[in-house]
Formats: sequence, structure tokens, C-alpha cells
Amino acid sequence: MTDAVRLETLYKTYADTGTAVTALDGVTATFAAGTFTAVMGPSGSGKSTLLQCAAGLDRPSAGRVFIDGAELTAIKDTAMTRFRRGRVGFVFQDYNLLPALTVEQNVLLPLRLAGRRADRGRCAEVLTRLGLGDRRHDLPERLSGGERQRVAVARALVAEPAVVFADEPTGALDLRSAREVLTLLRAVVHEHGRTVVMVTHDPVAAAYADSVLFLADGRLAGALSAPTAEAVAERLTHLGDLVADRAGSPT
Ligand SMILES: Nc1ncnc2c1ncn2[C@@H]1O[C@H](COP(=O)(O)OP(=O)(O)OP(=O)(O)O)[C@@H](O)[C@H]1O
Repeated sequence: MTDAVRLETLYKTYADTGTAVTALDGVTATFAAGTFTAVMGPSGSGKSTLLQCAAGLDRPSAGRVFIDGAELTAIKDTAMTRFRRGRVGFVFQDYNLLPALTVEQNVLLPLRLAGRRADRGRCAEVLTRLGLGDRRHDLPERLSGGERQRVAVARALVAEPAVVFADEPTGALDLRSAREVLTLLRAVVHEHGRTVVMVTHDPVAAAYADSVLFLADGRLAGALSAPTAEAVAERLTHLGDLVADRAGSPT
């Protein structure tokens, strides 16, 4: 199986605030193509930083990132944007849809920005697959939170990226909409062979993934295959204890 994403000994230090914060402390991980992985860990453990560095939205302080076999960390800033537009899709907690654009225009935006043909047929196909075929001409304000997030998923998929990164995609949704979006992400992986990496706080959401990667203090702290919400919650409790112990112990 090919790796959609490979992270090699990633470090990220934020030094701009006086005291340096090490958000990633030597993380090595791979995400195989066609898999759905959840990234979990206590608050401040480096989940968002990991996602940002893996997606090329931020640069690690050291280490290498490969997407679909190409080294992202070797690419200069201007080319990075182009690379991202072609190979990476994003879904954010707050949808990030442009309010003045219709659903269809929002979904087609990544293709337009990448200078590719705005394939309306493909857009209609993706929207229909996501149950939004008849909402193409609506503005986002007319959609529910769950529908908006499904538009964001359609937008992330339209350019057929090697990987879709989702940062708390269900964080702003009610239970039913969250379940719909997670079912959709799972179908995107299992029925359409896409790769999804999702940061979440929610053990129930993580249980939709094929496996869970745990972070604590910027380091990998284990993994779980075929996760259940109960097993994930238990692992998280232990991680929380571990972090509290470390913080309390003399160095
Ligand atoms: N831009 C920044 N400048 C300085 N420090 C930062 C910055 N972004 C993150 N950090 C710090 O890096 C560490 C990891 O943050 P990160 O947001 O990656 O964690 P997280 O696991 O996603 O947290 P949460 O679950 O609370 O969203 C934290 O200590 C955080 O305060």
C-alpha cells in the first residue's frame, strides 16, 4: 500500500512569544492511502500543529513531510500553495465557505484557484453523492450547519486530492449532523478510496475512523485499530493522567 502522507521526525517550536513552546517533538508517522485516521490527544498535545504541518499550511522547524511521495518540506512557499491546491483538501470546524458564493461556486473554487477547468458536471456529481444535488444554487446562509459541512467536504474532494485533512469537522455540529458528516467521511474513504486524516476531541467521532493515533506533549503516544468510542475514551483518560504526572514530577 502506498503512503498518502509520511511524516519523518517532525519538530515544531513556536519561539515568537518569548518562551519557546515545543508543539511537535519528533513525530514520525505514516497514513496509508485509502485509510481514515483520527488524531487525538489532550488539549495542547500538538494535534492541530501536526495537521497544519502535514498539510503544508505551516512549516515544521525540522523534519520532512511527504504527500503522495512528493516532499512537501522541500518546496518553496509559492510552489507550496500550488502543490496544496492540487493534492490536499481541507475541512475546518467552521466550514470556511464564502458567504457570497453559491454552493456550486464554493465547491468549484479550489479548481478555479488552481487554474483548472471548473468542471460543473463533476461538481454536480460530487454534490449529488453528498445529498446536496438540489442545493447547488443556494447561498450557504440557507443551509444548516450539517449541510454547510457537507459542502465543505464536497469542496475538499472536487480536485481529487491525495489526502483530505479535517480539523474538528464535527465540532460545531449537533449530534445528528455530526453523524451524517462522519458517515460521509467514512464513505469517502471506503467507497471512493480517498484518504482522510481527522483531528477530533470526540471519542465517538474517532470511532468512525479505521485507526486512531494518539499524541501527548507533542509526541506519539500510541495507536488503536478498529477503535470503539469506549476504548478511545479510556486511552485518552490514561494519556491525560500521564501528562498531569509529567507536569507534576520534578525534572
Ligand atoms: N501560533 C502559535 N504560537 C505559539 N504557540 C502555539 C501556536 N500554536 C500552537 N501553540 C502551542 O503549541 C502547543 C500545541 O498546540 P496545538 O494547537 O497544536 O494543540 P492541540 O492538541 O491541537 O490543542 P487543542 O486540542 O486545544 O486544539 C500548545 O502548547 C499551544 O499553546
